[in-house]
Amino acid sequence: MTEPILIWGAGAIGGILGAYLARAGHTVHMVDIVEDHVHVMRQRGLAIEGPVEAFTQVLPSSTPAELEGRFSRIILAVKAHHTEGALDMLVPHLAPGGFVVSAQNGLNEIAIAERIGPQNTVGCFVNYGADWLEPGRILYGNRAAVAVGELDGRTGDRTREVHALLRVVEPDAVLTDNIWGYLWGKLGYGALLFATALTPLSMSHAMARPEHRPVYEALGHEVMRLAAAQNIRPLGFNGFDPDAFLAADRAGMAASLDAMVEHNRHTAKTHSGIWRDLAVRKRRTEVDAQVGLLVALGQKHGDATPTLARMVELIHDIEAGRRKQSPDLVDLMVPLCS
Ligand SMILES: NC(=O)C1=CN([C@@H]2O[C@H](COP(=O)(O)OP(=O)(O)OC[C@H]3O[C@@H](n4cnc5c(N)ncnc54)[C@H](OP(=O)(O)O)[C@@H]3O)[C@@H](O)[C@H]2O)C=CC1
Ligand SMILES: CC(C)(CO)C(=O)C(=O)O
Repeated sequence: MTEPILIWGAGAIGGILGAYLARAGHTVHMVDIVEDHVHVMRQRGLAIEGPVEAFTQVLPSSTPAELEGRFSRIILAVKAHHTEGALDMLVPHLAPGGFVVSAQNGLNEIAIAERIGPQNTVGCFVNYGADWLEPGRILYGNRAAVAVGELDGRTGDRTREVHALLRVVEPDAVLTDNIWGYLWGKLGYGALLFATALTPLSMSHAMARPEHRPVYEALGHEVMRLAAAQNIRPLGFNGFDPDAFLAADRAGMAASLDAMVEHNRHTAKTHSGIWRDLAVRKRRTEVDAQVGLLVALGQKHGDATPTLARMVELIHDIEAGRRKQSPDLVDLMVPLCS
């Protein structure tokens, strides 16, 4: 049993973390802005569904306005574009000397460290698949890679403690000295997921389309080139091979795409969170916080990222209702990728 753990953002990722940790006997408190979800979690319990495991866990839960007290261990699991807003609410609840772990996609650790200091920020990478279905119900679609590490790469007591907590959820979670490598690897993989979300197809069907392979290759290559410009050594996981994309090695990229197709064939979460935001939740995606950030970084380095930039425009078009999800949108990117 560790000190109480506050989970800020109790959706797909945070909900699974909270339910598993509480079931294992840890003291967990959930915070979410969705009032109905908070009520169900604390009364009837949070139902984890799907092929990995099914159970229901009652969880102490609050909206941000209801929350009292300070916590030494906080896991942040809101969408990347909600990070700043969540930090406004969260910071008053961080105990002196406490830390925040970012269980998110993107480079949120930078914004968190700017607000609370790098010494109070722990890096984390998550790739398991989950969907928030409705208040009190989360689909756990598949197990996948998870890693934790200090921003400066030095392993200490607290990263060992967070690693032990993550292993309650994902027994193969890794304690790494290169958390930025995982986060950049996920930015590369994430760019491919954004392209799949331009279409109504599942992740595996979209990535398998031979005519769209040049687009996935170009996206992965542009992100890995930026990682190199940032002196990052990206790491692979669940089929994503950063070296193949950096080298634009055709055979390597084909093998990596095949491996990602295979990985995503074995999940009950058939579509990405990005697709879900567009097709089901009808709301903004994390495109600016993830891909837009990369395009801006490319401009800073004088390294053009035409495929990423076009994809941001197309995702914006879908968000604004100017276009509908269709494989035709990936066709529009093919001429950029010869
Ligand atoms: N789902 C997945 O399979 C994976 C997701 N990720 C990443 O994990 C992160 C979390 O994603 P995910 O769990 O899917 O997202 P969800 O939308 O399922 O969960 C986020 C929850 O946080 C709530 N929220 C938003 N703002 C605040 C706030 N200020 N304070 C408290 N709660 C807030 C949201 O409410 P509302 O819905 O009203 O905004 C929502 O209930 C993202 O960066 C995502 O890319 C990474 C790997 C896999
Ligand atoms: C699909 C997944 C789970 C990565 O495997 C993801 O990160 C997302 O939904 O955005």
